[in-house]
Amino acid sequence: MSLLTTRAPAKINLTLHVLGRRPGDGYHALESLVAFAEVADMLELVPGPDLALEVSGPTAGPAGPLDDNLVLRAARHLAAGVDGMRHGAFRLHKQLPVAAGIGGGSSDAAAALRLLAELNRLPLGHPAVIAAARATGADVPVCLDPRARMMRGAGEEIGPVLDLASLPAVLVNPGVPVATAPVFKALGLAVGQRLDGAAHPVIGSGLDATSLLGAIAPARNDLEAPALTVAPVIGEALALLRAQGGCRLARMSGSGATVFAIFADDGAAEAAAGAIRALQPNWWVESTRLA
Ligand SMILES: C[C@@](CO)(OP(=O)(O)O)[C@H](O)COP(=O)(O)OP(=O)(O)OC[C@H]1O[C@@H](n2ccc(N)nc2=O)[C@H](O)[C@@H]1O
Ligand SMILES: Nc1ncnc2c1ncn2[C@@H]1O[C@H](COP(=O)(O)OP(=O)(O)O)[C@@H](O)[C@H]1O
Repeated sequence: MSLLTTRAPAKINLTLHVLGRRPGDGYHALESLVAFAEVADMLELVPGPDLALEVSGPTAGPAGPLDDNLVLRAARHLAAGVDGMRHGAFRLHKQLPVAAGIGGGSSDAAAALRLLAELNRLPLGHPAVIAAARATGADVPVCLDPRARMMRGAGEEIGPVLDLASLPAVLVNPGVPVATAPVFKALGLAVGQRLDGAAHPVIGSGLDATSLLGAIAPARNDLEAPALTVAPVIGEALALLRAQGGCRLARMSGSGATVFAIFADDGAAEAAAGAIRALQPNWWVESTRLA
């Protein structure tokens, strides 16, 4: 088989409720509506005898050492579960911001598993693929087939695809890397502790943009407050988005620092992105759609 290629889109948590901290592994139990943006990293695989990785692109440096890259980690986890697994040389074009709450590394890992599954003629639902995704990171399972769904547990429970209207949006990362673990830690929950915030709204398939916005508006990202203590600049990014004409909702994604806003239409989103870029030329600002 010759060159295989796939996109690794940014993951956006349209909502993220923390239900508590699990006994046992101490991971936080979540309920999150996850969607994906058009903006993406790109991953290629040239099948061959050696497992290898080359990373290029504007955020190749911040993604860290090659050997620790989540693409290689995912490949190694899958190899542990598939006898004689075929692999090869990966080429990653990295352009998503790193440690940004948009699961760039998780999406890259999931993309690697998609390409390896294709090469080895494994369905994405194969137990070895699922196990490799879970072993690589909490956000990897939801990125395996990147379409809008509910994610529960610590990320291992994935709901059915939700056929939702695609939402015109702007993504803003204020340039500060934010690691995930310290944000969860700043919530300050004891192992076994449960939270009793308002229940997550039920998200049905087939919602149009107005109904979807109405459904998610009362929901929350419970990591926003702790992330603001770690990186106060997130508040500035949210305020700037909320000040733009046509902004319907602005919220943080994941553990930050990327924030997103939903706009009335693509024109309003593009105008807002232009205005924010002019004010903050060093921030990462993308007008996109979420689905
Ligand atoms: C918060 C979320 C929301 O989608 O996204 P990001 O902000 O990373 O994009 C995810 O739950 C992140 O998933 P991921 O980034 O894959 O997490 P992992 O590498 O598995 O875990 C990093 C650390 O975060 C904490 N962690 C992660 C997930 C979870 N449900 N509970 C946790 O407590 C643990 O301390 C863990 O050691
Ligand atoms: N392919 C990759 N892309 C980005 N980060 C990677 C990758 N492989 C490993 N990492 C490491 O994983 C950490 C989390 O990265 P990332 O997935 O971008 O975070 P987030 O989920 O918060 O957006 C980074 O600190 C980085 O060192």
